[in-house]
Amino acid sequence: MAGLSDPIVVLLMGVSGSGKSTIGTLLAAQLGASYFDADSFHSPEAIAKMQSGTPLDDRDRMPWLARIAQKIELLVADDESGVIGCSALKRAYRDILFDGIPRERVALVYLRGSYDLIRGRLAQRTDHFMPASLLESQFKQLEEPSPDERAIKADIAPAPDAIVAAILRELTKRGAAAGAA
Ligand SMILES: Nc1ncnc2c1ncn2[C@@H]1O[C@H](COP(=O)(O)OP(=O)(O)OP(=O)(O)O)[C@@H](O)[C@H]1O
Ligand SMILES: O=C(O)[C@H](O)[C@@H](O)[C@H](O)[C@H](O)CO
Repeated sequence: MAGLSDPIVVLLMGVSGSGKSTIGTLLAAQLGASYFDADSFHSPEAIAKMQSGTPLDDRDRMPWLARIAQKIELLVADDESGVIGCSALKRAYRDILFDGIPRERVALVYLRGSYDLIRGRLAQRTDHFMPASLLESQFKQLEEPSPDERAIKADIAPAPDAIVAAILRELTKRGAAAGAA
């Protein structure tokens, strides 16, 4: 029977400060999997650019997305589960990340929250290179998942444990549905 016992790679997407690392770390622990943060795939130049208050553009992001896509491909090839936290703001980026991967091996989770909520959280965060001033450009570039991407949409207002539980419920439902198919 297919279910959460089957390996799955979860891509957690959302703007800076939406909770990718917070939720991703907890979710990975629940799945007995590792968490990989897209921030650790950036070049030093890209980090310096964001740090200086300039948003990345498509050209900056392409090699970064290629490195993350390669990571996803390796996890799938090794039959391993994993959770990847990556802003993946645009549809074209998500298509790159999932290119050639059987759809049943990956799940897309969209961490959804308002500008005001996230802005407030970022104002409290002091240990990160990403300046809160870039949040506006993140929202401008954000393309929410379309229905055909079958994203699990998670409201980020509740406490982290509740968000993780909601995501796990959805993943379990899908696993069970895939098993019954
Ligand atoms: N559900 C939540 N409730 C309260 N605070 C939260 C919640 N989720 C995340 N936070 C806090 O919000 C801030 C941003 O979260 P986090 O760093 O996980 O986001 P991120 O999407 O990984 O950000 P980035 O893309 O910039 O790395 C952190 O200070 C975190 O502790
Ligand atoms: O696509 C992007 O602009 C980047 O991925 C940013 O979103 C940051 O890496 C991250 O979200 C901040 O830590």
